[in-house]
Amino acid sequence: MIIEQMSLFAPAGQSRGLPLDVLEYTAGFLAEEKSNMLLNDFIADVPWSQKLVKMYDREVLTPRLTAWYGDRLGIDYGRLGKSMPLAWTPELRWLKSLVEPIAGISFNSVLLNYYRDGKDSVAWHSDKETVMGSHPIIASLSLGAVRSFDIRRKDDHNEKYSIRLEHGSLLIMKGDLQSKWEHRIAKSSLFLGPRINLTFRKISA
Ligand SMILES: O=C(O)CCC(=O)C(=O)O
Ligand SMILES: [Fe+2]
Repeated sequence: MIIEQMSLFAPAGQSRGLPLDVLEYTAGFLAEEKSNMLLNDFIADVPWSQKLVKMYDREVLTPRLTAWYGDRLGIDYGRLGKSMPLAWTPELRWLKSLVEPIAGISFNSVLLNYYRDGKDSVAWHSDKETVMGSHPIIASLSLGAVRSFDIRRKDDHNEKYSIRLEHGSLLIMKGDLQSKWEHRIAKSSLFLGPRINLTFRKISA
């Protein structure tokens, strides 16, 4: 088993050849204790909801819980087809202030995803919301169970890489990641605990 893993992943849990022009990974960005506290707080305190999405002619529940926070002024969320974000909490403001210097931009919203266990997931997609432009910088913090973040080229699905997003890690998505690649968190057949992911984004009307 260990040998099998070593042939697939470089020592840091990344597949070889991971394109570093679109992904920047920092393990241990948040201290272990702080990460534990945040995970527990978010699970308990965030008003999570499970969204219905249209799949062809059916409506299905997304296989994860979400919550959206952000600035409330200056953006016509209705026009963007979005609901009003929740107001920033002190914890989320603090995390935003930690990731902004690394990302080199300021963010005005954060999407939280709660993967309750290994069966929760997010399907292949890219986050090319026109409001963020085609080359957005997104800062992604991970708390809890380690999950595989897979990316594949839109024009060649065989070109595929994985990176394990660890408790307290920061992943910066940038460059062509949203325009030329798709990403997902696949379901896992392993028994996994909860994971929370925060993606800090800059959107404008
Ligand atoms: O959970 C993750 O690491 C990724 C989440 C994601 O891709 C998204 O919310 O757009
Ligand atoms: Fe995404």
